[in-house]
Amino acid sequence: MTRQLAMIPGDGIGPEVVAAAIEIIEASGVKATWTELHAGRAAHEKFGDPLPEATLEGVRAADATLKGPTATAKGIGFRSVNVALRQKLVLYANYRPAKTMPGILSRYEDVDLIVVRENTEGLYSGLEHEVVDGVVESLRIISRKASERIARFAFETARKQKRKRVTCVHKANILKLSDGLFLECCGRVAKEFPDIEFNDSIVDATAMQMVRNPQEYDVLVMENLFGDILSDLSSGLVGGLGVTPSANIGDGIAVFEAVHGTAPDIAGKGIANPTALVLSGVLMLRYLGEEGPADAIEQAVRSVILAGETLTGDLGGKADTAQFVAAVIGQL
Ligand SMILES: NC(=O)C1=CN([C@@H]2O[C@H](COP(=O)(O)OP(=O)(O)OC[C@H]3O[C@@H](n4cnc5c(N)ncnc54)[C@H](O)[C@@H]3O)[C@@H](O)[C@H]2O)C=CC1
Ligand SMILES: O=C(O)CCC(=O)C(=O)O
Ligand SMILES: [Mg+2]
Repeated sequence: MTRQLAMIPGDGIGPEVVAAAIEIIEASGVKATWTELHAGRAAHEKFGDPLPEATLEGVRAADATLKGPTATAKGIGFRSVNVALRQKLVLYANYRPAKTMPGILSRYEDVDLIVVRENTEGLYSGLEHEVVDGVVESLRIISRKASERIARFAFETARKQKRKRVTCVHKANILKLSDGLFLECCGRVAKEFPDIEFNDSIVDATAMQMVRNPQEYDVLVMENLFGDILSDLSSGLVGGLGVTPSANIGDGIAVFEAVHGTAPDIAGKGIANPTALVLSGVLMLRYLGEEGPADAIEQAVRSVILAGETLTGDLGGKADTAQFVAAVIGQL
């Protein structure tokens, strides 16, 4: 079957890592047509809109979309394209697994956890205003509907992947109403999954405990900002942003991208590590039911990393993106 896939090159290292991932996916034998869609700073400069309507339509029409990172300026400028894309297309679940990969020097062994991040509300609702001069207010929206929906996604993921435990990460001791509701919703959904253990953990202590003893965690579910922070943290546990994939999942619609951003410090140099986006591509192939090519690509990436001869700079090697891609394709 020929898959109708979309791709968004994005900004910074985006076009480099997207091209690398597509080359590897094509080499795996998957039959696909790719439609190029535009988003981010590049789209803003070209079309006057960082997230054109045609891009939203293209993502809706595709079987799945592979997306490069898109830039969002600090303070001034347009709103995050990522946040807008996730909200407009109701990509409510952000799935970010972090698993130790043999061959990558990291401080930890045997980490295998999944951050499930609520992707549509929380502090990313974009509801900010100046109350009076010098005082601004950002609204942190937590709804029963979105909280139960993400909790159910976390438990279903745990069940599908034969995981033992879901941990709700929150700050319900301080944010009594909002995180109180989130925790209550997770607890209610947990009752539908008696085969999966459920517990909860306060976010600051969780951050400390993830650094001290990350092996203790299995599936973690949390609201948007906590998930943004702890997913970068968890990527740091297993080798960094260059190797951690991510998926934005809605009902019948999905966008696959890395946890990392546009990496302006290394953009255009051809040295970015494409592993994170390649592994996001693996998640995309599994989502499409293309288990064979997904397994083959994952195995090829693991072999190249274990061999350690063609690693990119972030992993302590000297290879550039093209050399890494050639090594992976050589293993396929
Ligand atoms: N999903 C997305 O589109 C995301 C976009 N961003 C955007 O990216 C821009 C830059 O954000 P930063 O906070 O600097 O985070 P970043 O993730 O782009 O970079 C942080 C550090 O990690 C390194 N890094 C990231 N990806 C790498 C890769 N594939 N290979 C090697 N090294 C890599 C960078 O060189 C940098 O030193 C911002 O405009 C931000 O809004 C940030 C996160 C996600
Ligand atoms: O939209 C952005 O600029 C940042 C997004 C982000 O940090 C993430 O997806 O984890
Ligand atoms: Mg982030």
